[in-house]
Amino acid sequence: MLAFLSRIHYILNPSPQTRTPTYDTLPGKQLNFGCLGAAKIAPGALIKPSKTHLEVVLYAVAARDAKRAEEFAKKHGFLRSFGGLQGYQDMLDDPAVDVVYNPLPNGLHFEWTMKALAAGKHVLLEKPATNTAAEAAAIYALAKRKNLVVMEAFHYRFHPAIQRVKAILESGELGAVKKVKAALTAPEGTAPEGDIRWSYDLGGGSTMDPGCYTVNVLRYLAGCEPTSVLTAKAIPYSDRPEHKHVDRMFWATLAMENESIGEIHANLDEKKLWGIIPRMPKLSAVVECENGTVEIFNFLIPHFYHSITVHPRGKAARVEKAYSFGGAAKGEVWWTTYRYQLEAFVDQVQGRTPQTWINGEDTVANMKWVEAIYAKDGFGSRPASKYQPRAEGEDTMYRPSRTSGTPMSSPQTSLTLIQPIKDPVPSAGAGDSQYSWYYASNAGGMKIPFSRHHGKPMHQADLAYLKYASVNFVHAAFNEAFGRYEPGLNAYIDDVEFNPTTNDYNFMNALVPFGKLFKGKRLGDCHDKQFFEWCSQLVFLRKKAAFNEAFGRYEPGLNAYIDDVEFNPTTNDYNFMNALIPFGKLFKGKRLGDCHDKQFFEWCSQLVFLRKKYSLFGRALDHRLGNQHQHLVWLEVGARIRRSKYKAELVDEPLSQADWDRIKELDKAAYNDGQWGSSDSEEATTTKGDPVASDSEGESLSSDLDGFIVSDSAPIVMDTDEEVVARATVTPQRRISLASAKTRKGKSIRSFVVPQDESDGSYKEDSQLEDSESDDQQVRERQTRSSVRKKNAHQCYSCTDNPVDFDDVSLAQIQQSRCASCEKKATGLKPVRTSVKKGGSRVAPRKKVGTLPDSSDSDDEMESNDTPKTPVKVKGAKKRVGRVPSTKLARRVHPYNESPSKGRCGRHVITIDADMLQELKATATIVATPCKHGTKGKGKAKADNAVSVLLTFPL
Ligand SMILES: NC(=O)C1=CN([C@@H]2O[C@H](COP(=O)(O)OP(=O)(O)OC[C@H]3O[C@@H](n4cnc5c(N)ncnc54)[C@H](OP(=O)(O)O)[C@@H]3O)[C@@H](O)[C@H]2O)C=CC1
Ligand SMILES: O=C1OC[C@@H](O)[C@H](O)[C@H]1O
Repeated sequence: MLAFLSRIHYILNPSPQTRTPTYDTLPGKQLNFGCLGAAKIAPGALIKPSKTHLEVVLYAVAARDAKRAEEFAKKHGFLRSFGGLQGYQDMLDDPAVDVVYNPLPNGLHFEWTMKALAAGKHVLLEKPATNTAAEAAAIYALAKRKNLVVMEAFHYRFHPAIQRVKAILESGELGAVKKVKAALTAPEGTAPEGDIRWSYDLGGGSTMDPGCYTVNVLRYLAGCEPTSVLTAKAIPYSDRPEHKHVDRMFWATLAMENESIGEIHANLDEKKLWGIIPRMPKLSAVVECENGTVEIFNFLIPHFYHSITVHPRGKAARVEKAYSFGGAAKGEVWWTTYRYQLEAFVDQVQGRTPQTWINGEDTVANMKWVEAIYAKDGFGSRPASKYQPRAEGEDTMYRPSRTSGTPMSSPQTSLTLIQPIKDPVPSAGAGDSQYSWYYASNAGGMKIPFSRHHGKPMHQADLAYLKYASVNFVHAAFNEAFGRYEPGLNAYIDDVEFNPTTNDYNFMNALVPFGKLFKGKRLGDCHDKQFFEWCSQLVFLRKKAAFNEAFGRYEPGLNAYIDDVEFNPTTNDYNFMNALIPFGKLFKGKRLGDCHDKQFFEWCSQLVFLRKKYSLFGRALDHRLGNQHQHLVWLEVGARIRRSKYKAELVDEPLSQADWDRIKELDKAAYNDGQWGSSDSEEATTTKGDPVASDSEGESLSSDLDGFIVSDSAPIVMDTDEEVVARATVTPQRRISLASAKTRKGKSIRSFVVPQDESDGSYKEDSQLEDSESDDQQVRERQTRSSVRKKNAHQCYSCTDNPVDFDDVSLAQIQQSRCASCEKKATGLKPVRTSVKKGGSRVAPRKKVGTLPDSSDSDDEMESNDTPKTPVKVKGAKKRVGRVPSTKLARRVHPYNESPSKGRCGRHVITIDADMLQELKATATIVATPCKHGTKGKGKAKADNAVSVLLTFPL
């Protein structure tokens, strides 16, 4: 019962938090979906499933009525709406749309799918694909020519339940198939009078609607095609002439290639028994085989509930359920058929292999047998579409004005377009510090090292010349710089000019026509979303049609941008941009959103061992890289090409030293030649004279607690000078909200310290890394450790004056070691030796005071120091454990649990949702640093009073 309720809850409330992390596949680019029609099925089939799909953007909806389109967009979170007579076509003409979902009435499927394909869009097409098999074949022929993906949305085929039935049949357990019976019925009134399903012209009828599923499931479970329709009978919806060919229900028997028989039935309007008692809908498929039967109840929407009854002849029947594929396969028990379908569809578009696919042959065959049934029962095929596809080749040339028709649109000429800017030189927007790198000389700032433009920064030369030079002059540094510069420039140019490929104008150049703040400025230079929202709602301002249109174009990009930097209350999603970069010297500890070095991210996103080690960060990275609107904030080009700066990241990098020496030489040569333009970027300053960026380790950054996504292995340390009550709530997707952390006095804890070094020896034993860490890496790691040791050899991390002795201890221990005097001040204890032998390494003693649930990990060398001092209550825990068995986890936590802070000591009370943890098989380790009683007062040492919570999850 609980499982049922939980499933229903997730089905009804999908949210980004319930997204399944895909650790092992790099998400591709995000796909903008455009929905044709504000259809009833759209929320279930596309909108809700999209909430948990990282790569799907609800970009636009088009409806015949503009207001309805707008309302639908607003309600469901589409970024744009198109309305009016031209609305559908306008949406197809929008170059931003990648995929079209077509849930129009059946009779319009052909026309709009053909038009969508002609416009270069992939199509997820509702069932039944078309009115006739010939139309379906034409669709697939065009899709093939245009290399586009089309799929008929027989969603049930993607669910594990029907696939389990298929697997049972294929296993041979029940022998050869003899008969397949399938029925689908809907209670009276489900499709009321006037519904599209009762219109002959729109492709209505029970054989077309529920019936097409019965044909499909028959063919699927029989494992072969029919050979003929043996019998077919249909009853019209009413006696009225317009319903003469519209069937309310039908029965048919078909002979199958494997000599089995198919019996199918559908009723789209099943009357009540005696006019008063509603009948249970029929939703089953039964397969009778030589040696038994298998029946699936509710093959259509099994995600709510289903049962698979297998009855081998002469044996007891067994009942199975299949809500997910299990193992490493993608999916969750609460994924709907539509969610599974969306996953497969997107996989196919992105070039990955989908779990299941429905190809064109399958679709055409299904339509063929629907038509054959109609032929046999005398109702006849649905009318073929009147739409005449354009001649071959015409589709690629056809570029209708994107502004024609709808009331929201305006003629092109009325737009206030400023002259295209050829180069990204400083402009009005340069004052915005957030964007200074966008405009500053570091964009295209490299000085051209040859010929007529010698000494000029790239951005002063025209693009054509640069292109010419890059082909004709062999100059490695220039070519590399240009390679970096050009994509950004192209994106920029696309934004400011007419783009002949997409036939699209750049609305970012529309000038804001009113107001004090931004009047006369380019839309693209104003980054104040609130302002735009405000003015977009004022009717009299909206009459300024040109601006209005421009704003409509601008907003989605802006939304994407805003969504990226803030918590988004609509999607209830936190911002991946806040993920802190967990490694390296360049950006470690910085917010992802604060780093504009795309090449760095591309570089590290491709390193498998980094992805394994920092899987959640990997996701954040993909999100950042995959966001197609990102060019608004991404345009960092030019002088940042010094790849050798990544050398610092290469502790684990498998490139050979020779490769890096070569890169460094190239880089140095370019630098010495004075090819680098002056740059006001921080990197440029710090790297002057030394192409390798300086070490920025050791700084600790604090950030708002809210929205931080705990990485699989990153501990969080909260500093407080009071007692702490922290409530760690864990969602199934491994998100933890520590926002409720409060001090005993009720003060919220507003900051936390993220430990600075995870890439050191303290993670050495992480089993996830073992397979990816080669001997080479270990050698490199040893070298790094030794160099860090040298660097830190004279520093106590607390007073930073006195020397600390240490021997071969982990990097983290070295960095956290205190000198004897600080150690004593802080803990009242003499420094304790680790088990490491020579030299008397000194590390602070750890106090581990609680774990949930019990860890069974084996001991390690830290065991000897584990004496709990601070009492900890674990509320809500199944058991209270006073002492943590020595574990890897504890060992990991240790180096970070000693953030010195002022204040009195106190009990640390940590409340953890124990049931949730147990369900997730997560382990929480609570570590408190010792508090020394009586240390308050003048001249006395301050007590350390910190607590850390570490949650780890099995991968
Ligand atoms: N996969 C599944 O489980 C299901 C699939 N379907 C399929 O989805 C499609 C749509 O079904 P459903 O959502 O119930 O349909 P709706 O009754 O909601 O109609 C769909 C859309 O068709 C548009 N439309 C365009 N022209 C016409 C017209 N002449 N008359 C009426 N509507 C028109 C309307 O768009 P606008 O907003 O522009 O006015 C409407 O929003 C069908 O092909 C159906 O078979 C349906 C239900 C379940
Ligand atoms: O696709 C569908 O599935 C369920 C049916 O009730 C509905 O009419 C149909 O369009």
